[in-house]
Amino acid sequence: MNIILLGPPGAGKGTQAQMLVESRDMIQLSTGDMLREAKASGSEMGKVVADVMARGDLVTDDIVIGLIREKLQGDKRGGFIFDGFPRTLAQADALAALLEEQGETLDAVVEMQVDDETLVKRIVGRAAEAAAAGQPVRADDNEDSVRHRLMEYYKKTAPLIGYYHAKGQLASVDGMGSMDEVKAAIADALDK
Ligand SMILES: Nc1ncnc2c1ncn2[C@@H]1O[C@H](COP(=O)(O)OP(=O)(O)O)[C@@H](O)[C@H]1O
Repeated sequence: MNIILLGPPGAGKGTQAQMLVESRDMIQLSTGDMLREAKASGSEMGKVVADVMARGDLVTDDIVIGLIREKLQGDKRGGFIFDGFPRTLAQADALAALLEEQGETLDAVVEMQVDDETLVKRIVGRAAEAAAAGQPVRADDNEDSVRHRLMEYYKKTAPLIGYYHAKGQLASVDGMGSMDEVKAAIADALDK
């Protein structure tokens, strides 16, 4: 089974993806994690994306599509969880083409719904906790960048909700509950 976790920054996509990795042996493909790895490695691409990410802007479609393309080859285990990808309609079309090339299908798109102010509080709060514990803080987890990421989400990514709804692939879940409640809601949606 191959699925997309769709939702605004701070919705809990990464947390739920990890739970699906454990419960269903799926493979998490987070473009955000891949880009942060590229940045940490000091590669040319990492240098190009660093400022873009810190501002909360989207990286170009070509870069993220290239990252995903590389990961779709090889062992597919329990299937892929696309986390933070696609984020634009062009990325959605590219994903459809890449899956088709691999003889794979997209089985569900799970949209996680969370209030805006809760998102901002979660991310800014998480950054403050990390800082207090002496842990590294993401360069884009300050309030300005978070609000900008949210705006980018509404402008460029939220249109995918209508797109997948029209294709009959969308399942929306309430992302405001506890981790386990959200996990159960996603399991319900996937088992339908
Ligand atoms: N699919 C994508 N397309 C364009 N940019 C992306 C994509 N995925 C990640 N990014 C970049 O990485 C940043 C962090 O993404 P991510 O880790 O998914 O965090 P969040 O969902 O909390 O905003 C984004 O703000 C953007 O700059």
